[in-house]
Amino acid sequence: MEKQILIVGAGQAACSLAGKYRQLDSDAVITIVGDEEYLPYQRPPLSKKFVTGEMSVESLFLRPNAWYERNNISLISGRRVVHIDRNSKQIQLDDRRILHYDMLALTTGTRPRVLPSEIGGDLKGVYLVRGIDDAKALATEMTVGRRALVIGGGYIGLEAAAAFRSQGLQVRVVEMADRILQRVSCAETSNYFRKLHHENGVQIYEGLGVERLIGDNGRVVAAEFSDGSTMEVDFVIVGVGVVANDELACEADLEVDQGILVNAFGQTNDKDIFAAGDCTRFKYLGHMIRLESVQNAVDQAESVAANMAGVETAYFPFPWFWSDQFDVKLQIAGLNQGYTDTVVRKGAKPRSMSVWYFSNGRLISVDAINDPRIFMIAKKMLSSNRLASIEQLRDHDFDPKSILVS
Ligand SMILES: Cc1cc2nc3c(=O)[nH]c(=O)nc-3n(C[C@H](O)[C@H](O)[C@H](O)COP(=O)(O)OP(=O)(O)OC[C@H]3O[C@@H](n4cnc5c(N)ncnc54)[C@H](O)[C@@H]3O)c2cc1C
Repeated sequence: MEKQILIVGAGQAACSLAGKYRQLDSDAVITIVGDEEYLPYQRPPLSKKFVTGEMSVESLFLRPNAWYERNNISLISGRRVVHIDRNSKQIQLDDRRILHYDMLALTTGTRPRVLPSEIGGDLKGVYLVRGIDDAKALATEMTVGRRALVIGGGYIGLEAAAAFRSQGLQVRVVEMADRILQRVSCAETSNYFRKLHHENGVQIYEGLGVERLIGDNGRVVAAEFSDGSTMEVDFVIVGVGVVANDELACEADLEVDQGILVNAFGQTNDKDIFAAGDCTRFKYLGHMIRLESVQNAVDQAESVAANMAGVETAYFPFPWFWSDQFDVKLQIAGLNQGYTDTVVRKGAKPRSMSVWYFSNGRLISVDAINDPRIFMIAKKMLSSNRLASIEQLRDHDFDPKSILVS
């Protein structure tokens, strides 16, 4: 009998896992079950070029339908997995179908945090940006002059703000923390993006919370803030973080803690159940982390596929990420968690710069703003462990590339 490989969740990680597994085992029966109606797709453009109408739904698909057929990968779309029975090695779908597995992979991703209905989170005109349907609904608001309120000054909120402002809407961003991007970057990077948004006409309010959204006939018309002020709005975009889809794993008695806990091989506490992508939490340089990025979804999924196929492959991430806002590209190499020092360097081109993050004297991460060359150098440094020092980087005549060629 061929081995039955089941993958729950049909996103970025599922697609990579299935493809890699097929390369290693041509006989296994591979099935992906996903609750969305679309072929597995890339999410990053949803808050960028898709919402502005510059990309079609089809161009988001990671692989065309023919790829699944050619690789003999069955895709069950629009169906939710509601139960895992670890004793009988079966999963149950929301249409009561039962599927057997020899090995199971959970790639269930995350979902956005929602605003509670008591403060108006369920009013019409309040949008999230997670899936194609969310972005399609949001795109219906793209009319010049309309007033958008973005709640949350993280990457997704700021990208959506830039996308709507670039199409001529009035955009305000409200961030409860002292500064935008506080959770993910240092003050210099926040300052750069605050200035960029101001120059492009986005108003940013920091250190301000939303008390409630005010509705009229069930549709949002205004927002009230923690300082007692109010603002009239036509629609609201909520970008206040995500939570891992780990309930299915939890109910099956797998270990979860703000994500499905996996070891370096992507294995849960059940040797036949693996997990990959946004839904996982694992140890990285002494910290427990959950990475929400394409890099992690792809690389961890490929390592999990190898482990499921019996080729032992530990996953050690080399994180990288990007964000596009107006005409600026931020590229991040490494993770700045726990940084103690930063060095800011001007780039060679106007409006380019880089921020180098150190933890106790050791380089851990770099924000490269409009500077792809520095991003590539930083990625190579971090992955080859040939690291520039604080002193070297403080010297503006020092070329970081010299570290890699010496
Ligand atoms: C708007 C937006 C912009 C982004 N921009 C960037 C960026 O610029 N750069 C970057 O690196 N990353 C970006 N990301 C993050 C990146 O898209 C994710 O890290 C990546 O999609 C994670 O892949 P995944 O397979 O783990 O999860 P997902 O792609 O989310 O796939 C999980 C799938 O599982 C399904 N599912 C969950 N539970 C079940 C169940 N019980 N049964 C069946 N199906 C289930 C979900 O509905 C979903 O379709 C962005 C994300 C968003 C939303």
